Amino acid sequence: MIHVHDLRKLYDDYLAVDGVSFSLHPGQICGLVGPNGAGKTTTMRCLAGLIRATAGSIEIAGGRICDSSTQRDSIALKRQLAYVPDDPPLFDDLTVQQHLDFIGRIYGVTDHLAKANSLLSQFDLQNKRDAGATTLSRGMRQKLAVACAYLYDPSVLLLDEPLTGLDPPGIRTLLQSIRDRAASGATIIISSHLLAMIEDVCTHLLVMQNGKAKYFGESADLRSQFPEAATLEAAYFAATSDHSSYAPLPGLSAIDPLNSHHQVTSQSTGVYS
Ligand SMILES: Nc1ncnc2c1ncn2[C@@H]1O[C@H](COP(=O)(O)OP(=O)(O)OP(=O)(O)O)[C@@H](O)[C@H]1O
Repeated sequence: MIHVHDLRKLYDDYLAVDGVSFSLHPGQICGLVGPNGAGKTTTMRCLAGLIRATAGSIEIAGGRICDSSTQRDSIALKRQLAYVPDDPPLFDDLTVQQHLDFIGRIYGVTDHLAKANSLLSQFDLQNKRDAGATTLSRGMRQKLAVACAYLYDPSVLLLDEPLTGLDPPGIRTLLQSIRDRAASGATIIISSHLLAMIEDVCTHLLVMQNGKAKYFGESADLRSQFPEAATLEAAYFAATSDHSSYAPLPGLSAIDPLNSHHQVTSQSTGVYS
């Protein structure tokens, strides 16, 4: 569902993402973690097609998210993914209900009103139905953005710091909804600094540092590499410590999905402008 091979992103002469590769399949939930400036948002934005990768390939739902040969992004492909940034850009002039109506219409969601009602109820936004976006709290904005993303049932969800600003019931609802979406076949990447919060929900982890993938694999395997680490947070500190005895294999990690699950062919490796 998501295959990323040797992704690189240069901002001028600064290499923000440096040769990141990983693959995820339907039903998998990947926690994207790493220190500030590690390259998490840049990676997400490349996957979402919002910024052009400098090199490497990104395949989502069987198609390339960007194709350097045509310089065109596939609209059909983008219908299959949703990216929710950490500070969701809502429309100032629209109410909560109007956001959902708008998304429902442009994505051609059948029965979008009923779905919108259900999402408003799920995220406890019913009493804000007629509120303008500018009057919403930080957490409400986050919930509305997630509801808009869920409305068209994308098969790939990219959630950048989605827990920021949510209250404890909101966090619980969101994490359960992520589990439910994955159980229905979605592939989900969730970036977060709240390791204890995402620990139970993630099947996989991508640990980034200085633009590189320090680890990619099943969550349980990261813990098993650091048996002395009682929590995911402790394993994270061990994996990102300069003194860590953990040495990532060339190009990737001990659990290399490109070798164990899906071989990316040289044909699928493109270089973007
Ligand atoms: N538009 C840009 N132009 C130049 N440099 C950028 C730009 N966007 C990000 N960077 C740099 O790229 C690096 C990675 O940034 P990115 O936002 O991807 O990190 P992050 O892992 O998401 O960090 P955080 O956890 O703080 O959100 C940082 O050094 C940042 O300063």
